[in-house]
Amino acid sequence: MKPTIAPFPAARPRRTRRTAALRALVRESRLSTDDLIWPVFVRDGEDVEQPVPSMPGVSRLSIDRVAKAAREAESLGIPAICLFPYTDPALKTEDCAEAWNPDNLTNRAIRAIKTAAPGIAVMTDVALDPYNINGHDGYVVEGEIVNDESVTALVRMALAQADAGADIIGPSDMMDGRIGAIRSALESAGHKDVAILSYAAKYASAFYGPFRDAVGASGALKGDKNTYQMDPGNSDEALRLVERDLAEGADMIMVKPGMPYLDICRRARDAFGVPTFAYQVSGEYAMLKAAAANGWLDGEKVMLESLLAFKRAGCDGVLTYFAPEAARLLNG
Ligand SMILES: NCc1[nH]cc(CCC(=O)O)c1CC(=O)O
Repeated sequence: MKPTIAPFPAARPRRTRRTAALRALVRESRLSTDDLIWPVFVRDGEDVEQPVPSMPGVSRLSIDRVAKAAREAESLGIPAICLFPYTDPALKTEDCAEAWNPDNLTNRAIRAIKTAAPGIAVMTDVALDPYNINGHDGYVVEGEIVNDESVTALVRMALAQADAGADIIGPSDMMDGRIGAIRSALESAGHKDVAILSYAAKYASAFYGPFRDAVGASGALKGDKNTYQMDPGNSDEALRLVERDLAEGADMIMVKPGMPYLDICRRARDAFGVPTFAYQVSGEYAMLKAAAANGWLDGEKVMLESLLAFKRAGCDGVLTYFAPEAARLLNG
């Protein structure tokens, strides 16, 4: 679309900015509670709420507290909650078998949420890092993160989550071929209606630091994730990966991190027009919270502005640790 504008003074763009009412009339993008997916950290225990130091306002919650949080999210109008487990280090192994244990933290939390808040969609993460003794998203064999063996494990993990009642499976591992493998396994297992939100364009980013603390993977991680997550310098590659994941059966796609990658959100939305999400990751949350805590930024305003930016960039929604806080403001 070619912008049309009359010459000054016929055109005075300030006319439509003059009052709040006029600005509301011409606003192109809007943030609503419908746009929010809330990532939460699950830990064992009962009635436990353990703060994550690098993410002020975020805690690891025991399953009973997660269920309560889901009920609260549902009443705030948040459509989906996404689960990340903080796994007991004693359960981390080389073969990551805890990842497909039907009674692992994530799977128990799914069932608890389905009972407590049946209206909210439950999304899960598919990657081996919370269960892996070396902190990687795939198996490590002689120093290499091996692809195909990892996909086999990821499929088992996804099936266990679907069995537990997950509505949306979110593969965040960046192995090749995992979307197709998960999709056909779900289909064969009778889970034809379980959706896949693929972390299609996930970058090897330093903005994940606080998250790795939250799930207890920082200490375990040896090396970096550069051989499977994307190079931050690439943009065309993101489009190829989105196209591939859609062709393999993803229903929705994600760009991650969020704020530094809004150009990728826009390109993906324009190229494919499919449900597109961004993940405003832990480091982005930590930055805004830290600046607000110091009085350097207005916390509420930057939160809402940053979330609106995802909508403007073409996203249908955003995974954000701000979800309940933002929803409370949006509900006024
Ligand atoms: N595969 C695990 C995973 N799933 C979501 C995040 C990051 C989320 C965040 O930083 O908020 C990560 C971390 C990583 O890839 O190391």
